[in-house]
Amino acid sequence: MADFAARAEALDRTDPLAGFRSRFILPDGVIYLDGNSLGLMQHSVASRLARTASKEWAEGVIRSWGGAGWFDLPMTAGDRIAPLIGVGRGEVAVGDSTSANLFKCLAAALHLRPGRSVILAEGDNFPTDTYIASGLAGLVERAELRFLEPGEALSDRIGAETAVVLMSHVDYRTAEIRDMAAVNAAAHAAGALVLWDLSHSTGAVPVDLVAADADMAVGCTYKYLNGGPGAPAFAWIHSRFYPEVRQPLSGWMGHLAPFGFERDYAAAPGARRLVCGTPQILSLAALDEALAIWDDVDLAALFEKGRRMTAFFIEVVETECRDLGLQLAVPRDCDRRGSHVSFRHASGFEIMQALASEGVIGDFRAPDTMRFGFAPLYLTFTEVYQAAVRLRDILVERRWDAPAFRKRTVVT
Ligand SMILES: Cc1ncc(COP(=O)(O)O)c(C=O)c1O
Ligand SMILES: Nc1c(O)cccc1C(=O)C[C@H](N)C(=O)O
Repeated sequence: MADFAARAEALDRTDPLAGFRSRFILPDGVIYLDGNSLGLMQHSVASRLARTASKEWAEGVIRSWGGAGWFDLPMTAGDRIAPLIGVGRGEVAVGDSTSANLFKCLAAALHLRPGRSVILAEGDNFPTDTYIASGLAGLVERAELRFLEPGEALSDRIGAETAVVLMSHVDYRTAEIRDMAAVNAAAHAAGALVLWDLSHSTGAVPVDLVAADADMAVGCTYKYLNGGPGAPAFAWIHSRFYPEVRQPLSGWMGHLAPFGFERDYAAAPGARRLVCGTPQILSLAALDEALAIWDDVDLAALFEKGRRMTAFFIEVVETECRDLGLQLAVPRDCDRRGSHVSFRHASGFEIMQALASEGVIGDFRAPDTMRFGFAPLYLTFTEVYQAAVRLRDILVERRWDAPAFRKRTVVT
């Protein structure tokens, strides 16, 4: 273990991103390996929230829609996300949840492919993706949901009836990175569109939607983008589809002239039409502030640190926890792996609870996946090493085998 400890210290000493850690509020006594579910808060976000509440809202009141830039916030926050996903300014709209944006984009895709009926969705995607696809298919008479099962080739399932393929770029359990360009090419060859869920990619792995010839994408902002609990999600549709893009949640804030109060809907040009109702200003302000950090981040260094952290964790765990019942559940090739690591274990739930009780917070995904997220902006290699040591000790001493750790909680 000493060797690993020394290596961790050396990696921390030469970490080009080390300076970013002090911008975050680090929970006391915690090694936080759940930034892939809910990222940490930055000091600047706390101040921005206070300012938005006590100045813009309390003093500015309705004048702040224009005066404090509230009306434009869905697009200004989108402009901060655009460089992280390889698209241009004015192309990303922020608002609503990822679930709602999945609905908007899937419906837009069906509309863009009028003669086709099938939504082909990954069977083991994050459940909200499949639930939303199923909800939409239940509403639209001509639509049908089919699943692409793990191991099935897209080319075997896609056909002339496929309107849209729905996929996650990074799998929430296995961390596998899909070959976005290859999937897009295969779908386009069959005349279909692809909707990408970038929730586990944005701010964690390289994403270049335009270079990969993508059609549309959505994603969460409360994970690696640190926007805060329930932070509004983003949506993007390639400009080649405008002005045809129609989305069903055609609220007044996506109208060409919201304050014209016309009876008929006329969509705003471009991505603004993806906005539905009144933007969630307090959440958007927090997100907008959280995103400012990306102006200073060398993305190549960030992705490299993510690869090194996940590789280091795998190496330490596999060395120290050998024969303790863990099974690696992510790709070994770091170019095919996102920024989290999963191990399977029959008592994974109890082990994650025991770890949390000792200050190492990761999460558990049923039925047996222990998941550890590595957010390169605020984690150190020493923490990665220490987390692995605690995992080993809990396994060796079977500290997880206690009634307190068997109690299932609602949120894990
Ligand atoms: C791939 C993916 N999509 C969507 C979501 C969540 O969507 P929402 O913010 O609507 O709850 C998550 C996580 O919660 C996710 O991992
Ligand atoms: N969105 C979440 C929530 O509201 C509560 C608890 C967890 C979440 C998550 O983000 C889960 C996450 N998308 C996952 O990959 O499991």
